[in-house]
Amino acid sequence: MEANIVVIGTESVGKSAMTVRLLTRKFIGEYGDIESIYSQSFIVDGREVTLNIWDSPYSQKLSVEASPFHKKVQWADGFVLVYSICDRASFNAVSRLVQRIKSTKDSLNGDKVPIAIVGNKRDLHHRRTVLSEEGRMLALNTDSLFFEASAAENYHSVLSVFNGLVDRMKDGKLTTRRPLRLKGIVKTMSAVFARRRTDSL
Ligand SMILES: Nc1nc2c(ncn2[C@@H]2O[C@H](COP(=O)(O)OP(=O)(O)OP(=O)(O)O)[C@@H](O)[C@H]2O)c(=O)[nH]1
Repeated sequence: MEANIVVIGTESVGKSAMTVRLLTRKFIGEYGDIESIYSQSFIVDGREVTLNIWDSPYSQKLSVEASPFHKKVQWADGFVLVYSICDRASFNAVSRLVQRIKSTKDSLNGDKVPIAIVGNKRDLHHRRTVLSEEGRMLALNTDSLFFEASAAENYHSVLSVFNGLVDRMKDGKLTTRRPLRLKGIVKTMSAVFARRRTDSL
């Protein structure tokens, strides 16, 4: 099975940290302005699953046809919507995003698109401004999965997010292999580390 996943949310919520954590098991602290699609295979329940993960910035222009947002929505088989539990505005943005994705994608496909809503930075609970219940309610009302995670603290909380999403996608029609149409922006994580090394010189 091959699946395209878009990781999206406002600035600094930890999209890159979550993506890098999933792919390398590492937390490297600072990520710069990375926008990339990463491809990696995992074994899930004895089956090979290739995930193409697009770590993408938040765009205000949610309603414009042919915008980057629409391109992502068309490309994606599933979404990871990330906010920070310490950032109320990032949660509000995810509330808007989930509605917009559902109305765009479900009308394109006639299907329900798998979505995971993630409250990241769970380790910063002393600075929490968004209650777990609020995230859970949003997920319940939009038929999405809900997780709280900490990319900084552990790999497992991040793995659970992608595992949950893959489980949902398996119920869908992802049996055919589709080519990655956005040629030239597929990178490997070694590129990220290479860039960091260059930056620090
Ligand atoms: N304490 C804590 N810090 C985190 C966590 N995840 C990310 N960070 C930090 O938050 C900052 C932003 O992380 P990024 O992964 O760059 O966030 P992003 O959403 O990709 O940000 P943009 O690329 O600006 O859109 C960095 O300083 C990370 O080290 C987490 O789970 N806990």
